[in-house]
Amino acid sequence: MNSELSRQKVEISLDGVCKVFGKRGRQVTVLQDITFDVHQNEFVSLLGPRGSGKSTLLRIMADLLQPSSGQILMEKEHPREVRLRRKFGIVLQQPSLFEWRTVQENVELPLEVLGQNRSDYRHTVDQLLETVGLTKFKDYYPWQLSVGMQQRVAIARALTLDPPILFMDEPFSALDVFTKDKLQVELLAIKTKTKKTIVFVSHSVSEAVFLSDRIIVLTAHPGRIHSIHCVDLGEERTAQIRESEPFQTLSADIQTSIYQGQAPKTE
Ligand SMILES: Nc1ncnc2c1ncn2[C@@H]1O[C@H](COP(=O)(O)OP(=O)(O)OP(=O)(O)O)[C@@H](O)[C@H]1O
Repeated sequence: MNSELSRQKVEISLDGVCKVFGKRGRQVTVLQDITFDVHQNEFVSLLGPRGSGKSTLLRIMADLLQPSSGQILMEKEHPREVRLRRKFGIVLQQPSLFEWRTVQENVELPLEVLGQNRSDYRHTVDQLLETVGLTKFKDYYPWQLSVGMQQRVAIARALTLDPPILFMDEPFSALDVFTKDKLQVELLAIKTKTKKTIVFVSHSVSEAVFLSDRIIVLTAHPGRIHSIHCVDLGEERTAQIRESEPFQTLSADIQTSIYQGQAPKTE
């Protein structure tokens, strides 16, 4: 970990998290003894072979699933309390927008649910739309937007209540390569501007290296931590960094870790 991050406060702490699915006799251990910390303003990606439990782990962190054992604390609080206080936002692979609401109405929904007055939050929503580059499209409906634009709306909506933490599960995997590259650059800019702590599930080594401060590689069946990789590429990252030697070397190391973490084939 770079020295600046190690000085930051621990925002999320996982201690011996295990997850077993199924009933007695047919149990499958999906996650085993997952222990790591995420620091404030850190971008941590979870990578690993298919079925290594990346999404399950993210869902446990976001209180959408419960661990079978072990615990997660977010500044000494259980994820349930943190979720109820709306201290994290979630962005999933599918944007899941409300088709009958405009872009602006989708983004302001969390504030509306809290019963706040539109006049009080207008400025916040305008700024968010500006941050994700959708000001001109605020009166459009989701079906009038490309998937990349819809995902930007989902990101803005996750940021509406200004949560310190953002959980993202393969948010760009359905996008074409150009839109994906563009949104990755935009996400880094958002992270720098808003100082969020981000936990991100990805299938793409290059995406994870481009975005992250640290990458956690999980093994499959069961999902254990194989290795943790620090990404020392600096804060300012442009698309060209992908061509650099440190980027390529780190990507190759991580790819090797993922291969090593694949479950042995059974005959
Ligand atoms: N509700 C469930 N009940 C039983 N098994 C489940 C359940 N949810 C997930 N699993 C199993 O847990 C394992 C891990 O799934 P998960 O989706 O977390 O992995 P992943 O690493 O995100 O996978 P992928 O890379 O394919 O997206 C898989 O074998 C999956 O079948």
